[in-house]
Amino acid sequence: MAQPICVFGGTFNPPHLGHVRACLEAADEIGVNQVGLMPSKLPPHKGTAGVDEHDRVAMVKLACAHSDRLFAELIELTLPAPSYSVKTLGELRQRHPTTPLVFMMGQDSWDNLPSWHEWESIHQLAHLVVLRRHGEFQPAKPDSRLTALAETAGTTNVRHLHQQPAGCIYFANTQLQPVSSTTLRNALAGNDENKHEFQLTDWLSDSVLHYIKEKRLYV
Ligand SMILES: Nc1ncnc2c1ncn2[C@@H]1O[C@H](COP(=O)(O)OP(=O)(O)OP(=O)(O)O)[C@@H](O)[C@H]1O
Ligand SMILES: O=C(O)c1ccc[n+]([C@@H]2O[C@H](COP(=O)([O-])O)[C@@H](O)[C@H]2O)c1
Repeated sequence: MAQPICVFGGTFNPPHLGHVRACLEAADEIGVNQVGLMPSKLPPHKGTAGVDEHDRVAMVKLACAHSDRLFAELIELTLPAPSYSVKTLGELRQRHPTTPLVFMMGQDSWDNLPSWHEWESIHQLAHLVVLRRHGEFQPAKPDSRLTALAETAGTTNVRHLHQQPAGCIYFANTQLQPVSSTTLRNALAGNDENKHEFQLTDWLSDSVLHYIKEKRLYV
């Protein structure tokens, strides 16, 4: 069976250990060796990436040093903004016509999928693997179009992700990682990490935290 090419797209402002742990756990679950953390050039819904592309890329590379199973996939920085996933995955598909492609996303991204550019084409280019995310991100009522897509394309058989090039939706049974970049940016802007409910070091790798402090990114 072919080993899928697996990418996990994000703003990564900053990349945190919630990203790293969730994607590696899901990779284990679906039998994938390598995951590319793929920083977007300009996230379509956010309007701005927050900090400079150079700094986000540097932090993603540092976050990837956490595991030899992670690498920085920088394809979106070479493509026109905004970073529509359908364009990125189309480009990856052109480069790898028959290899299975996996696009990982958190549950909140999945819940918003119908608002994405040409959203119904996305799963035709890559399998979608959805990582669990804690409750505050869940909508009151699931979108019926997503329920329908999950019914037609959903699979619980990980072999399908290796046997077919694209087309499946897989909900991973990953542990919840109760963190977001927003929470971390807010905590960092507060200057005194001991005031916060969690330690920054629980959620940022030492090298990423060191980079943020050295560059005074979120103060
Ligand atoms: N703690 C987490 N658990 C699982 N998935 C996550 C987690 N944090 C982010 N993701 C997913 O990672 C992808 C990239 O997320 P992003 O870089 O925007 O991080 P974020 O923490 O959601 O940032 P922000 O708080 O700035 O919106 C998205 O698909 C998102 O759903
Ligand atoms: O294609 C779209 O319309 C689209 C809309 C929102 C988000 N995305 C992608 O989803 C990933 C996570 O985005 P974000 O904003 O949560 O960091 C990232 O790869 C984005 O480029 C893509």
